[in-house]
Amino acid sequence: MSTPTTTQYDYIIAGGGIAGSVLARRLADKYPSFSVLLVEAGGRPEGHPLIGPPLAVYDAYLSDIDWKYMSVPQKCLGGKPRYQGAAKVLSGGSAINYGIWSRAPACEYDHWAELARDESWGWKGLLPYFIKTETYISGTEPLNPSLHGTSGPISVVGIKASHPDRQYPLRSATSTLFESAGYALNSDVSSGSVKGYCERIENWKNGIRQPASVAYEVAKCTNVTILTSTLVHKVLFDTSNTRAIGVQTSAGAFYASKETILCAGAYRSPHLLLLSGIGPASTLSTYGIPLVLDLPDVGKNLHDHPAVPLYWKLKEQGNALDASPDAKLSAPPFRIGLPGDWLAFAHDPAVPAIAKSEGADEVTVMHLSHPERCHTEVFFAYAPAGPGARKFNKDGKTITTWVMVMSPTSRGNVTLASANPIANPVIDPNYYATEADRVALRNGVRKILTMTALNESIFETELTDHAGGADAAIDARMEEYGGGLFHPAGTCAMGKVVDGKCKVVGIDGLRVVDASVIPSPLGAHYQATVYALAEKVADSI
Ligand SMILES: Cc1cc2nc3c(=O)[nH]c(=O)nc-3n(C[C@H](O)[C@H](O)[C@H](O)COP(=O)(O)OP(=O)(O)OC[C@H]3O[C@@H](n4cnc5c(N)ncnc54)[C@H](O)[C@@H]3O)c2cc1C
Repeated sequence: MSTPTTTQYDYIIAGGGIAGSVLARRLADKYPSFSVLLVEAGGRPEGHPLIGPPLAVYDAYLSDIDWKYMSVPQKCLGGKPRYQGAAKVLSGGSAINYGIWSRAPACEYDHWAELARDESWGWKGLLPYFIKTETYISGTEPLNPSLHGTSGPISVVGIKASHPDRQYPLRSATSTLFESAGYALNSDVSSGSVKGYCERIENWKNGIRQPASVAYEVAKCTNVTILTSTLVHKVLFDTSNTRAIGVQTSAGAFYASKETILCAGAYRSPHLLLLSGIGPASTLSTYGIPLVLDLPDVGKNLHDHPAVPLYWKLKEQGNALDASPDAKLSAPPFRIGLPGDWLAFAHDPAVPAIAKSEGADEVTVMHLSHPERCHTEVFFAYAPAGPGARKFNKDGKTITTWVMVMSPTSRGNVTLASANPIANPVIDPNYYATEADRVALRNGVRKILTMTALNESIFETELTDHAGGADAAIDARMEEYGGGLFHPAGTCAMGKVVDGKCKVVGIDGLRVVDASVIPSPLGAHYQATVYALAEKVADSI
């Protein structure tokens, strides 16, 4: 932590996650004579034992670098709450995530642009920022410079190009399974068309994590002061309550002459707005928070990708991760990323039809029907992963298959538990609440069941108690193991809470820049999009 020598800055950034780190670096470079204060609730990532080697990710859950959130009881998951992973450390999600690097279909960014009423958020507008973020290592394949970057701060690489000896024993068998299930090989899933199966792209650099603040070298910027282990309590306003002038934090008040920018993530940016008096008037009055601006959509529209793991016992030893140090997958080439080869995306025509029958509006149905829209992602992890990881051993014979709904129509919300800024927000993802989500997930699981049945020489048995592909059995698996895969977004939606420049509607000098502004679900894991989003906003400030 740097020790602040003043309480006055040009820009204050609340939250030093992915978006906060990118903005701090870009603003510092763009305006060398301006000062930036970056305030982060967690500590520094450098030297932390869980931030570095990929396989340490499994131990980051509920550790000292996690906010340890639990959702409210989920009414469509047997009334049980769900763990909501979220990083509490400088660099945010980039310090604890799985390193999957993916972009959504172009049509989904174009839908975002429509909701934002700003065409620059479409695929064409975002692509230069995807490119700016990355240094793409293509190995022996030719690199397409119209899609990939060669000089960005984040190094990204596919499994095959990551190491010549990283040949997972199931690589070709799982590729055959995807083909037999009707997925065609997609040679570049970053192209704006994700349908089919493709090699997983990761952002481990030579097998080491790249936390955003480290990759963007924020600490080297002489005009950035980084204040860690400091909780932002609320935004401060001028006497007219129309302009943000800084933040109140656990270390005192700090003032921004130009802008205050919230980058606290999809759970905590709406929480900060509410604590500051911006949100639904009725909620604020319940907690006795003086109203600054009645903005009913703050905290609404929480979307996340519901997902379910299925656990499998394999016939052959050595095809999956084994805890023993001399096991096959313990060799160095297999320690440079997480065990797996492919991601597979599919369009499911049943989903828009069901969404329509449930009353989804015409525009939503039209976008769900877009032929490039993918409703499910399916992948294999050659290890026990997710909620069952502690139940099923890393014995070299246990793997996980995942199905994730990429176009959920269920929406949840984030709200206050108390006016005390130390209290965690109340999180209700409302998983699995629509039939459209249930149909997408069930159809995805049935595909997995067909694929595993197709290859009896690999799979011995499913380990979960709920066998078979009937709706009830799939729902029972979802109730026991399902939840989200840590992609919350939408709670300060662009077009409703912020405008196309991420400025909070109706307040001067205040922006929100993080996953919370993504207005509708994207068929991607979100980190690449959040990097591009922050790069794009930094360009416009
Ligand atoms: C376990 C896990 C695995 C994931 N795996 C992947 C993956 O493989 N691929 C992928 O693309 N995405 C993945 N994600 C999602 C991805 O990391 C997030 O979408 C991304 O980090 C969101 O960026 P952000 O800037 O919006 O928020 P974050 O990166 O979460 O940053 C928010 C920051 O604000 C800080 N903060 C919050 N409130 C306050 C406050 N009041 N005062 C001060 N600081 C505050 C937090 O501590 C945090 O550092 C994963 C996420 C998790 C949790």
